[in-house]
Amino acid sequence: MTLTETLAAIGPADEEAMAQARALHGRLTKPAGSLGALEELSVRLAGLAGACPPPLAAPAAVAVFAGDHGVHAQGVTPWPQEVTAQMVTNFLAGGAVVNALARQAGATVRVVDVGVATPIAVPDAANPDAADLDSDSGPAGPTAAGPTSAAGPTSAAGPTGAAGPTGAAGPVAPGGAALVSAAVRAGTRDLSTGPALTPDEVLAAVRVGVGTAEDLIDAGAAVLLTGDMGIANTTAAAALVAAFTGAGAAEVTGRGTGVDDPTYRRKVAVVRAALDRHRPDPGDPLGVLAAFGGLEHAALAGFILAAAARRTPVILDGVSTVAAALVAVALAPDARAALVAGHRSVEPGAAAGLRHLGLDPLIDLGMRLGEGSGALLALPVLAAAVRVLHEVATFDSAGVSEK
Ligand SMILES: Cc1cc2ncn([C@H]3O[C@H](COP(=O)(O)O)[C@@H](O)[C@H]3O)c2cc1C
Ligand SMILES: O=C(O)c1cccnc1
Repeated sequence: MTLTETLAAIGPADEEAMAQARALHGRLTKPAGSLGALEELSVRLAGLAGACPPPLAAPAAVAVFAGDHGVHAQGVTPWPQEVTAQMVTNFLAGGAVVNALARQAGATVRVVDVGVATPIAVPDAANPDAADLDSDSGPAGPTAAGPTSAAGPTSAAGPTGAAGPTGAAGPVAPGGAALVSAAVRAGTRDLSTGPALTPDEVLAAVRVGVGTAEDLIDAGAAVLLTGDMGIANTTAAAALVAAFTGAGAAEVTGRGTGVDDPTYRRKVAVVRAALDRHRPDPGDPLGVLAAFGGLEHAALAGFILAAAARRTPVILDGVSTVAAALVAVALAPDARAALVAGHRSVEPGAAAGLRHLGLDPLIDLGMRLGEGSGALLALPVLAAAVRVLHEVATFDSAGVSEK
């Protein structure tokens, strides 16, 4: 769908299904309210699906959108820009945190290059002996063979053709991820010296995200998870969060990968100067994206919107995915019904963004990575919330006396 069609397809939560889920919780063999936040989550998911119980949360698919940032030139992170491409290679080989956590959670991983600035080395395809590995050695597992694997024909056909250069899904190493090459440009421009993206580039990247979500859902995914990779992207994310929440630069700028004090001060100054320069209008979400980028934030916004349009839950991860959710909800307020806050990142912009969205994170482990790591840890919690509505007996059916 185009962005306009996607926005038009996003509707409000189904109040009737939510009422049914609340009533069902009252009849299950447990004291009312005893499952705490799990109960409210299952009610929201019923409202999103328009059904009680809502569908079980499997298969699950995480999409990691990768892009680089012109603001890297301002010294806002100690890591070289090449690390973005090198980490994409690591994702493809199955060696990153997102791969380990996806194997643990039984989710597939798709990596979408929406604007990596340096060449990506694609590791060799699956070793034929790998299928024989036992589970301790890193099975081929769901990432290589699951129903939503990007190795399938759906992604080879490409969800992202409209965005221009589209690559077929790359070879999938055992336990690794599939690559879709859909770079809109080789990184953004420096947001501190001018707009990071043109309006056309923003739209192209949003379309990549829309197509990715549609493709994964068409291939069977019942829940989508958001991930990001882009050195310097916490600077862009902080500016996006400030633009939508109205918070000041110092409130939303964090230490990202763990920058030292001088770098942190420089980073806050860059975000403050960029806000002064661009004077972002939160009523023009695509304009805010053009001002600050990045390409992965734009694609993530499209991904979230398409999930909402297909009434599929989408689990947010860290500050970049929360920033993208702010864009999505500014474009379509009803998209909020599809959002589940996976975790509370240490990045202050993530917490500020979640507060603005009125979402409580499921997990709080002091994590600050991105890649989809926090979303993946929250996946079993979401899946459990749904399973309870499917499988727990009622007082009537189990013959348990009520008070
Ligand atoms: C090895 C490595 C792996 C990562 N995985 C996610 N990020 C995270 O850190 C980056 C943002 O932090 P900053 O704005 O401080 O550069 C993003 O790429 C994000 O996904 C990583 C960063 C590094 C260095
Ligand atoms: O939580 C995050 O999203 C995060 C934190 C630090 C670096 N990159 C991402």
